Order: sequence, then structure tokens, then C-alpha cells
Amino acid sequence: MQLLVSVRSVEEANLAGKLGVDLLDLKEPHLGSLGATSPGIWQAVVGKWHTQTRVSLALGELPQASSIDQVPRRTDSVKIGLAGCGCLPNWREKLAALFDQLPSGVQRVAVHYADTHLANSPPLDDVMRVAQELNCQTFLVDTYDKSAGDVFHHMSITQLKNLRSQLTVAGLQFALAGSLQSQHLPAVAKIQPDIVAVRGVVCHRDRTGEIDAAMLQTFRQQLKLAFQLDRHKVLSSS
Ligand SMILES: O=C[C@H](O)COP(=O)(O)O
Repeated sequence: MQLLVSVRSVEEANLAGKLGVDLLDLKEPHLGSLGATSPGIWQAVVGKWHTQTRVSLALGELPQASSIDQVPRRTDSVKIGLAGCGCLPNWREKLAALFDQLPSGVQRVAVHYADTHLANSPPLDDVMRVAQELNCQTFLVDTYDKSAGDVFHHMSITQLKNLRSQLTVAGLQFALAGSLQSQHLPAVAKIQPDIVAVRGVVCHRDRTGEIDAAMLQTFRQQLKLAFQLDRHKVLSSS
């Protein structure tokens, strides 16, 4: 299990990078769930951190995404949201065209919004099919409207566990996000995503606030412990 932390600036990237998170995810929380930061920030953070940790970029929502030509070569992966694509007949082609413009070696992340109805995004099965057709390496489940409840408000543990199994069969990594808090960790450990992705829980006030080093360290320890406890339970019941 890896920990991804969304950062909005060079300063936040330096803080989270020094604390040794597995993935730095560049994202501007004031611009929505997958709001893009500026290409200048991409260059600075990828340039500084790509040898020590993986750096992913959020590029906004597909109907508006544009600045893909400035994605740095050493970027680990990019994600493009599908809000507004529920009634867009050619979203698969648009997404494919953008992915095809990425520098070689940059991985593709498919995004499913758990609050599909609020995002007006395509249904899970369609995103799953397209993720495989477009050779995505990772499948992210996140929430679009951060004011409308966490991921468990929209999908059950059983649904997420089933998705885990489907993704394993499809050979896709599973990244789970959506206002995850410490109290969700036993459920998260049951689901066993490959990547646990957060921002709000490690920020002062809410996800638009500043990342706090102590909150980040505490959450990382709690996450590790939750996965250890779950493993222990599984072993002792077998
Ligand atoms: O990719 C991860 C998201 O930025 C998670 O943010 P959140 O924990 O505030 O929902």
C-alpha cells in the first residue's frame, strides 16, 4: 500500500517529499476535485522530486483539459476527470487523443467519480472498459463534489471490494480517495487499495488549507497500523 498526498505548490511538495510520501500529486484544490496547478509548478516539482518519489499531475476535467503539451517528461502519471462526460458521446475519443499526446513513459490514470450523479460522469463499467482499452495503469475512485460526503457516502465497502477484485483481474492498480479520514481506515484496509490518496485529512481546516507535517505523519502511522491490523485479522481467521 502506498500513500499519495495531493500538494498545490513547490513548498507543499517539499514538505510532503521530505516526509517520504510515496506519491506527490500536484493539484489545485480551489479548482475542483482534479484542478490543475500551473505548468511552472509541474516543472519545478517534477524537476526536483522525480528521482526521489513519483510525481503525478491532475489535469482538470476532460471537457476543459488543455495544457497537456506542457506535461514534463519525468512525470510519473496524469489523471483527467470525466465530470460532464456522462452526456458527451465522444469522451472516450477525446480522452484517448489527450493521452496520446503525453510524453512516452508517462502513465495514465482512469478516474471514476463515486458521486457520478453529481459529476455527470460516465458509469463505473464504462470507465473500467475504457481504462483497459486506453492502457491505463491505475484506476482512481474519488469524489467530485467534496461538500457532498466522502466516498463511502456514495459507494459501499462491498462495491469497493468487488471493484478491487475486478481491477486485480484487469491488472490495474487501485487508488482510493474521497475525503478519507482516520475513522475510515479499517474499511480502507478491508478494501486493500494499492494507493490511498488524501489531502483534506492532512490539512489545517479543510482541503483548501495548508498541509500540516504532524497531521501527515500521524495519518501515515494510522494507515500503516490499520493495514497491519487487518492483515493480522485475516491471518488469525484463516
Ligand atoms: O487524489 C486525492 C485527492 O486529492 C484527495 O483529496 P481529499 O482527501 O481532500 O478528498
